[in-house]
Amino acid sequence: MSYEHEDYPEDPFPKDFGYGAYDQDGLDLEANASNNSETKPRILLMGLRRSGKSSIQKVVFHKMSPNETVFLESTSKIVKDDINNSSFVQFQIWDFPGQIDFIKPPFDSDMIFRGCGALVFVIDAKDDYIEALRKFKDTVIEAYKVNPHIKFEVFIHKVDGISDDSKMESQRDIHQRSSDDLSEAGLDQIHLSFHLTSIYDHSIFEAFSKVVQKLIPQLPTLENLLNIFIPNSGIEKAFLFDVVSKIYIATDSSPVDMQAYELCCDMIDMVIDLSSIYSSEETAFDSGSSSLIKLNNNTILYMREVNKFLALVCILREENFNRQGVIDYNFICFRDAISEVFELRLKRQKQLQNPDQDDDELADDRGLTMGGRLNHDNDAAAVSRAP
Ligand SMILES: Nc1nc2c(ncn2[C@@H]2O[C@H](COP(=O)(O)OP(=O)(O)OP(=O)(O)O)[C@@H](O)[C@H]2O)c(=O)[nH]1
Repeated sequence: MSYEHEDYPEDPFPKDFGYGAYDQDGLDLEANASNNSETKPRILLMGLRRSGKSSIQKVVFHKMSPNETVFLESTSKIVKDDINNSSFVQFQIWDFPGQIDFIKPPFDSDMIFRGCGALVFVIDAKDDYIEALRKFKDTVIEAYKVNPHIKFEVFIHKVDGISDDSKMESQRDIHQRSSDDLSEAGLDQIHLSFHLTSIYDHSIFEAFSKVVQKLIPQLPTLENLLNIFIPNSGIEKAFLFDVVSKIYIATDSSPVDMQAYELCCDMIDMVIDLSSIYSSEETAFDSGSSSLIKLNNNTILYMREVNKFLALVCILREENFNRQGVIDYNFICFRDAISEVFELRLKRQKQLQNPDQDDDELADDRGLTMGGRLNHDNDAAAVSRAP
């Protein structure tokens, strides 16, 4: 991860504003707008002052403890953060200062919203949100004008310490008011997603997972792979985690239970912490990483490393773990399929950078399944074939 600060207000968008690899290659930003949107979608964090934008970014992507965020100073310039955890989790987060109106000149809203994948608007649920909703409406209208493909995500934030009833009531009210505002502006077609979040629990990771998932073009493929892997391995639920941030980039199609997600997050933390104590390597998480936790309710959490950045965490009944060989064999098929998706993505990125290249090799990754290779858990022979 790299961290970049932009000078503001003298020159909010200097010519060379950090685009990592693109800058190093000396490529022109404008000419690569489409490449950039494929390789590095942009997530904007907007909202009023002190709504919690920087805290969210620091807690989710920089492992800052929530208590430390009380010492964060107000953001005075756009802060850009390159998230390059894995080939699937690559984007830039732009944290905007709350006090500035970025949709009006001299700011170039075209530049801000073009190439933007998602706009996360943070609303402080503990504060009066009328002013926030006004700003939200203006921002959405402007952003939609420039780029109708932006995903609009509203974080109703700081809901810790608020009763469930009040949370639901705030969400209902904010949803209603913002939809009415957009209807008045003749923009009923805009879809808004709402999330109740707090940095003091896992809700912020869950919400960010959903935001990031929408920016992964391979999501249907990953979900499809999980949907095949799970029933064939006697597993009840599985999350594909980005280990560094603990956001899950895909899960199977069964509903997500928040407690199950929290348990999986805690497991990843524990594995990383223990590995850092006993590992002499720089990276505590490597190809040998795996972990198994037996809970006292006849349930097992089983974690396997997929690659340097991704881990699969599975929840299953204890008796189904008797056939660990099948699970492990199927996991290897799953892991191979994921690396094929990675390779296709890399090829696609290369092709975007070199459009003249022959594209015959580019198969449609959406058709990728591992059904043919998978062993079924009732197939006794599978155990003996398992590595
Ligand atoms: N209770 C609670 N406080 C939070 C939460 N998230 C952030 N805060 C607090 O809110 C305050 C403002 O947070 P910042 O992250 O600086 O807010 P910001 O939106 O980046 O502010 P500007 O930079 O001024 O635009 C800090 O004291 C945080 O500790 C949360 O989920 N719950």
